[in-house]
Amino acid sequence: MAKKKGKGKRKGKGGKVRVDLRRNKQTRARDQNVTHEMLNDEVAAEDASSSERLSGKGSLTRRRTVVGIDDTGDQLLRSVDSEGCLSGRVTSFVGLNCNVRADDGREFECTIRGMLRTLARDSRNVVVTGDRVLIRPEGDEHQSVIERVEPRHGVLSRNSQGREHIIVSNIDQLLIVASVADPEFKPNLIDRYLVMAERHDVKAVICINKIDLVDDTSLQQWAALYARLGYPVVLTSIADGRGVDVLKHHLANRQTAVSGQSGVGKSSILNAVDQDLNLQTMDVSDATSKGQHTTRRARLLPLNGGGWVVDTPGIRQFELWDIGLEEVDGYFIEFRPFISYCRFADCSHIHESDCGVKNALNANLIAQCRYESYLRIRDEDIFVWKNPARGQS
Ligand SMILES: Nc1nc2c(ncn2[C@@H]2O[C@H](COP(=O)(O)OP(=O)(O)OP(=O)(O)O)[C@@H](O)[C@H]2O)c(=O)[nH]1
Ligand SMILES: [Zn+2]
Repeated sequence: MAKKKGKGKRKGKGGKVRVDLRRNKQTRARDQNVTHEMLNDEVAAEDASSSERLSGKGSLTRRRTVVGIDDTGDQLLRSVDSEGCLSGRVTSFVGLNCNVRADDGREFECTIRGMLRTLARDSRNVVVTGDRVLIRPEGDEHQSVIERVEPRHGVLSRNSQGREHIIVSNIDQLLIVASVADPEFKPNLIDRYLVMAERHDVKAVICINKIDLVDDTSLQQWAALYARLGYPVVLTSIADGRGVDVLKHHLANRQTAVSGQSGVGKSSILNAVDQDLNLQTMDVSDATSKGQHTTRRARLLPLNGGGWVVDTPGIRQFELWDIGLEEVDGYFIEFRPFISYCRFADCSHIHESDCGVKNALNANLIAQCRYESYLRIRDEDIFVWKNPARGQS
């Protein structure tokens, strides 16, 4: 099989590789004021650093052999003398630096070894929140340098101007929080988050909160519907403590991204799972003003029972919605076996004849409310403003 030739680097089979390097000084050529401004605008920081990487072939001035190549993906794994290094996890970003919590619990503020930026295919994703990293403490006991980023899994990313922007890595699952009332229960919203989880290939756990506000029977049918699809469902009440232990069990030793609309009780739930988190909660009536103080960047919070949670507005507000209209059906997992029975390969499962999905719906093999969610999601404005090219087609 012919080997693919990358522009700046070539991958070998676990052996040595020659990479093109840019002159060090070129990475510093950026105006200091720009850097200062960027600290106040994280998104701009990402865009500016990425345009730096697009400086063209003329900037490739040196070549170097790097050993220890990750054979499986895009990431080049630097070979590092691990003596004196600690492994840990990136918990958040502070401007261009990041906070790392070492496995022994110590916290470090880290810079990123220039070589890592040089090796990266896309400099905006050199190091991201959630990454497992190898750090080398330097000078001050809380300062350190990231030497290596371990291979990632469970990446949640969004598309920014046609390029992938990773929001958080190494996510094991998405916790979808809904409330039975106040705000009202919205199965369609759960379905949208499920589509997002399927799109990013992460497991989903559904938490239906505030069960103290309604009688049990109306809830059971919803819990049963999602459980039948294979999604774990946990019913909780922070008011009387029901379900909290079950939820703890689901979160223990996993890295979980939390989603759900404002006011459903995400912060209250996390506080109940781990009181040390001490997250601010707010009356639903105040919720609208709360969003103004949030940051776009993800922040990883350690749980005292082991594991991590990440609560970011980007995940809640569907910034990860990089989905084409024609893909939506495949993210409704119970549709999948029936899609191949559709007469037309591009069947929308709406008006076509001989549609496997509609036949399954008529035979009660697909729930009516899920099919309605599918129709609503296809109808969403989100396809127009997140995906203009696809929205028009
Ligand atoms: N009755 C009842 N109220 C709850 C429960 N869980 C949370 N609440 C209340 O719901 C309100 C919103 O809770 P939060 O935890 O701030 O909700 P959130 O989802 O984190 O909201 P945002 O931070 O705006 O996204 C608070 O007044 C909580 O006290 C519950 O199980 N039962
Ligand atoms: Zn069809």
